[in-house]
Amino acid sequence: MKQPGKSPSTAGLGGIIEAAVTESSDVLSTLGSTAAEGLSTEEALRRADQYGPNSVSSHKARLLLVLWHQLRSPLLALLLTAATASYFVGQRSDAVIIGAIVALSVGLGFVNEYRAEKAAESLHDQIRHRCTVVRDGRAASIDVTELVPGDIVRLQLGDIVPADVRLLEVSGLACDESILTGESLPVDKRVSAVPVGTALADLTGCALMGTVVNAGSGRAVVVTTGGRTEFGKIAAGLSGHQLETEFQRGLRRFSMLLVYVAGTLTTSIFVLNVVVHKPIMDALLFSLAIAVGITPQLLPAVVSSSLAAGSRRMSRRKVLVKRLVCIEDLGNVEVLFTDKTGTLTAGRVDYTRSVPTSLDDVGVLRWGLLCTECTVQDGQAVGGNPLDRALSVSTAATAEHAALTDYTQLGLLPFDHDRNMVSVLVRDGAGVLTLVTKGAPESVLDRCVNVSREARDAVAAEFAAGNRVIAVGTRKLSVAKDLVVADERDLNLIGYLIFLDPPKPDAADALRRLASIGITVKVITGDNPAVAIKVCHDLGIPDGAALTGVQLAGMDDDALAAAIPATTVFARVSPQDKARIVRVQRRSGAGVAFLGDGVNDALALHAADVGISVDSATDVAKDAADVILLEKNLDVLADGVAEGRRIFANTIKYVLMGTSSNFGNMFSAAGASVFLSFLPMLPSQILLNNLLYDTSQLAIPTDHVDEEQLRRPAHWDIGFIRRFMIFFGPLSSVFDFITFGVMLWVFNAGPGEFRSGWFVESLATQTLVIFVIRTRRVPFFRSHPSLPLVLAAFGVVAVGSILPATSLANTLGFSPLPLAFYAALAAMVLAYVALIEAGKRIFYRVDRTDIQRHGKSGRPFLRRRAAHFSHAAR
Ligand SMILES: Nc1ncnc2c1ncn2[C@@H]1O[C@H](COP(=O)(O)OP(=O)(O)OP(=O)(O)O)[C@@H](O)[C@H]1O
Ligand SMILES: [Mg+2]
Repeated sequence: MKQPGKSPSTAGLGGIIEAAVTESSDVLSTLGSTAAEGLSTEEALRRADQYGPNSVSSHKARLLLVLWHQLRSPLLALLLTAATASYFVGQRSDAVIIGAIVALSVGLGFVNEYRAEKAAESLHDQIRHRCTVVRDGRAASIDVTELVPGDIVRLQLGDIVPADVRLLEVSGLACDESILTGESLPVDKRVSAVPVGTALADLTGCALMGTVVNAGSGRAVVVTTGGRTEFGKIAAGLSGHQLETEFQRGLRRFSMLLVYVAGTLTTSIFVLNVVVHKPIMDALLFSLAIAVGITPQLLPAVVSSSLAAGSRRMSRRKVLVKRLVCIEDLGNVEVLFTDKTGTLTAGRVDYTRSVPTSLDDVGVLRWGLLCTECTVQDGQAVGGNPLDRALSVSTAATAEHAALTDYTQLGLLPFDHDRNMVSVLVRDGAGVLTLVTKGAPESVLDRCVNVSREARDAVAAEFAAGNRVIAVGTRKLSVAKDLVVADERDLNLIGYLIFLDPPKPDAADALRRLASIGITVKVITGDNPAVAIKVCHDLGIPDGAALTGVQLAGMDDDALAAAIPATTVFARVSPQDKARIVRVQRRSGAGVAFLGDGVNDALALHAADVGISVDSATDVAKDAADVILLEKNLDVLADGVAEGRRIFANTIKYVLMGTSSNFGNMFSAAGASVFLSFLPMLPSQILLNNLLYDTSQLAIPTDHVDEEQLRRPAHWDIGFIRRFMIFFGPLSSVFDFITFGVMLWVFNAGPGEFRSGWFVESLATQTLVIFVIRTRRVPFFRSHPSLPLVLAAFGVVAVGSILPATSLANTLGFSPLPLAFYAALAAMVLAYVALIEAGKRIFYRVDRTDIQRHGKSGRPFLRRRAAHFSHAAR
């Protein structure tokens, strides 16, 4: 039902700046909302229509942009211009054929890349960003893009603020606003209005979209959404481009290498041909066609369709990559740091029992329940962290519900990962004030008075058994006050709450699989070392040393680097420690992945080469991650890594093909044009040859990859590619000149026949050599190519071979070939493949370089945060 008179508008509020100087109650009434009830669902839907989705970008695949990517090549432009010119000079049919072939190759690239964009779009749709909103008086979790002005939202540790909001209620709330203001220190938040003229960085009464809740919690009303927010205004200026990954940089450098080669070659051919008095137009078209033949036109399409196919396979296994290229980075991983809860353990933390350590008639459990940050609604826990939720919904807790209503919470000091504790101030029915502190035993016991020997032994025994233990302490206060950290002292230890989080049954297998593909797993946890060691032991992770946060503090980076290889457990570490360990490990050059889901994991996720998180993780963790697991499971991760390596291996096959036989063929065609009185192939034939060759190459992403290539990561090495090119290019050229001789002197070929023979022969050799180059093993016998690749390669050769005998021959400038030629062709292809196979053995015996990686490129923070507020299509 509509609410007349409560018409929503930010018209009365000129955006967040004005809301900040207005008292929160006035902001609420202007927005037609109330703190307790929020908006009605109908009203929210109406406003959603009026204001549009709360998003700053769209991740819809853009047809025209993809098309433009295909067309923007300067080489194509040159070729098309030359073809158009030749059309008017009189070589009409040639020009039309060139145009048609270029259109076909552009179409091929376009279809493949557009499909990849679509895959990326659907990946994006599967990653949900949610927030807690109050509508119709009830808390609900909705997609951030559905937020509208007037919505009441809850903010808690680790949230990314979902819109520009005016704060209504805070407890210890502080936000990291560096993304907007560059200020690295968290800003403390209050509810009071700020004076007129306050700068954006000092709007303490507001929280801004895209900033991160660094401490505490709060409640706020949404003032502006989407592109009207401060964040939205900045994000609007971002182009669609992402920063390059190492993989993309490698691809670009490789393309540049070929562009130089093509440039030099083309210019010299053109000049030479003109010098030997060939018609200028012929020479120009011929050299441009050669240039097109050399440049790996389809490389982007091959790469993106491999990545897209890989991402689809992975998403079926519930692994989502934020950007397609991250798959390749995943393949580089050699060391995996992982948290414990949910990865190595079942993750369904259950409260089992309490262990009292003092005589107290209220009991450990009731004090513990009073000291949580979540609320229970319809048997579901909302807010708080997993431990709090597990405690609140446990069966034992239901018996306490009635008793809890006697207490009033007067203050809360929220949990953070530096203290590892949470405290509340409560008043009971009789008016007695009690401070309750609950947290990691190490931290709480430090703040307790008179802790008995038995109490210390009890906690040690629980840890050794692998249980999660939380200590509860209390202190009576005489007057109510605002809680500060210094109040957490002189506590009486009441007892322990024991949680069970058993090792995951299938984790052991997954760990073995990771080990078999060369990945070392290490555990980084905020939990106690004894618990972590017990879990590792149960799962069969090889025993290694354990380091705690306290020990880390006493080590410099070099000492830490030296200690990491022998250490398997890092326990009781702070968020900063986690990031430091990852950073120090990365110095060794091995690819480092970090898997975690908490607020305390975000720094480390950013620091890693590949950050991995889970769908249920906190916003900041999900935001910092490159890869999202829909199920927290190490096994799928092993698949992901293997997939990354597979894609890399297949891309390299394409690259090596392009630099060896394809390159060699073009090179010899160019050389021959100088010695022959006619062009060895017409420009349109060269383009057709290239189009057919490229078509067969599109099947490479489906190819099988040899075991040994999956066992360890490989990296780009332009030096290696260059050496490969210098070795195999001339090898195939030598062979080509033999073919020329056979054509001219054995078959006495004229221009038409020569071109046809050379067309068929070069197509067959450059296409079929894939079976040698695709593996370091003996082709076919020791390494089977995929069926699509076999069909594509032989299919293309078949098409090419019969072309001169078809009715198209005349149009394309071919002459029919004698049968004897085909016998010679078979012999030549076999000899060529054998030659390359022999060359391959020599090459790999000499060239054993291990490819080295380069540093990781800078992180596009702002962009990835913008992806948080992105919608599919309107
Ligand atoms: N709600 C809570 N109340 C009190 N103490 C808590 C609470 N949550 C966590 N702690 C304490 O803080 C410690 C570290 O927190 P947390 O479990 O989030 O670390 P972590 O690094 O994420 O661990 P893991 O590797 O298991 O994910 C816990 O072991 C526990 O002792
Ligand atoms: Mg955690």
